[in-house]
Amino acid sequence: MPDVRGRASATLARMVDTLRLAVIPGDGIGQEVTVEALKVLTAVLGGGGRVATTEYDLGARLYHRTGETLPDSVLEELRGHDAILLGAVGDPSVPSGVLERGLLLKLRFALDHHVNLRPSKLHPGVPSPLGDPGEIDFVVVREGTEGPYVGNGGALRVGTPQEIATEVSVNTAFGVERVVRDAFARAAARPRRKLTLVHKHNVLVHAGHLWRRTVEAVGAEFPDVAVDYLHVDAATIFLVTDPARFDVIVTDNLFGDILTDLAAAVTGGIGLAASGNVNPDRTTPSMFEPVHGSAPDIAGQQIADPTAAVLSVSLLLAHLGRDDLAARVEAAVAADLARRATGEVGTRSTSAVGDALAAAVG
Ligand SMILES: NC(=O)C1=CN([C@@H]2O[C@H](COP(=O)(O)OP(=O)(O)OC[C@H]3O[C@@H](n4cnc5c(N)ncnc54)[C@H](O)[C@@H]3O)[C@@H](O)[C@H]2O)C=CC1
Ligand SMILES: CC(C)CC(=O)C(=O)O
Ligand SMILES: [Mg+2]
Repeated sequence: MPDVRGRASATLARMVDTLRLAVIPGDGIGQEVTVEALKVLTAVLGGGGRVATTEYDLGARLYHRTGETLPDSVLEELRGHDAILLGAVGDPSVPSGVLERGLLLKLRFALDHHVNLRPSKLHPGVPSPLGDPGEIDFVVVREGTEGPYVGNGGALRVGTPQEIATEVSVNTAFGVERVVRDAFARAAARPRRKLTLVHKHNVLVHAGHLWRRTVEAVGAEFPDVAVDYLHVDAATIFLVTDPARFDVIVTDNLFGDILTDLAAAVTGGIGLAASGNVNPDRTTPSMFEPVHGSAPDIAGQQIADPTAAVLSVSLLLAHLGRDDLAARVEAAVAADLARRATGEVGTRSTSAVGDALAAAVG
């Protein structure tokens, strides 16, 4: 049994001194938004001396140079950090899936990031395509190490009319229980204390029933948390027609991926959506990244919104026990969004947004 408490308090002690942060800017706008997130992190920590960053050039460039996506030696080095900040991975010059699976998912799986935390909040003044949907403030707890993303599949007779492709979703009692337990604990700590399981157990009867039984069993330990269930197709309806009904959503890897892009869209856009790939046991560094991808359509133009990356820094700080600093980052973002809403600030470059946020937290 790892000394979890010892490791957490050692990390907190180091936070007072120097945070050891691995930075993986990755591809496309990942390169641009990570710079801004680091500016804000450095400012909120009170200067460069408080964070020791090691940058890892992983992604399309390394792949083209060496054919590698995540060398074992790099993975081992990453384990020695307090946290990881990632931009985004994926590039049109690399076959689809190579970097997504070989780098991003490999990191999440190898470092046991089983809680993929994705908060969604509609900040005051931020325009939503829903008009005035009421207060939106929920968190999606997405399972991060199982489901259809494990690579359990294959293809036969590729390229022929008889081709058969499979992608089998893996759901273990161990994996489902630990993420469901984490989601209940989060729901119990929130004012509304409500948990919604999203799945598709009317069709995916094997996995779906495991999730349903697990929620029932773990829920018995959390009598103060109200439990709700939605099939994933219906959940997309309510995310648009009544998003205020959600508090904590727990769901599998694929459904959580899809729902959180939709959640981002209704709360001001993908440029504002942050995430944490968390190992709550703290036996490995957790990894924080915007929900969005590498956005090749806008990469290199300094027009990407770095706010999602900056809010991911806020999640990182909260994970490391610095709720005070996390709140400062969030407050700076909320104020910046309010200034956008009033027209006090207009269209700005990626770096100008980062500069403003860094100045606000410093
Ligand atoms: N976590 C990660 O590293 C992820 C990587 N990807 C990869 O990224 C590549 C592009 O994927 P897409 O499906 O196009 O998703 P995407 O999230 O990169 O882009 C979708 C749309 O959102 C816009 N967008 C994204 N982030 C933005 C920001 N910060 N500010 C303003 N607009 C923003 C893009 O311009 C695009 O129109 C692919 O290779 C994909 O596999 C996709 C999602 C997550
Ligand atoms: C690129 C995928 C591996 C992941 C993704 O889209 C996500 O985690 O949001
Ligand atoms: Mg996604």
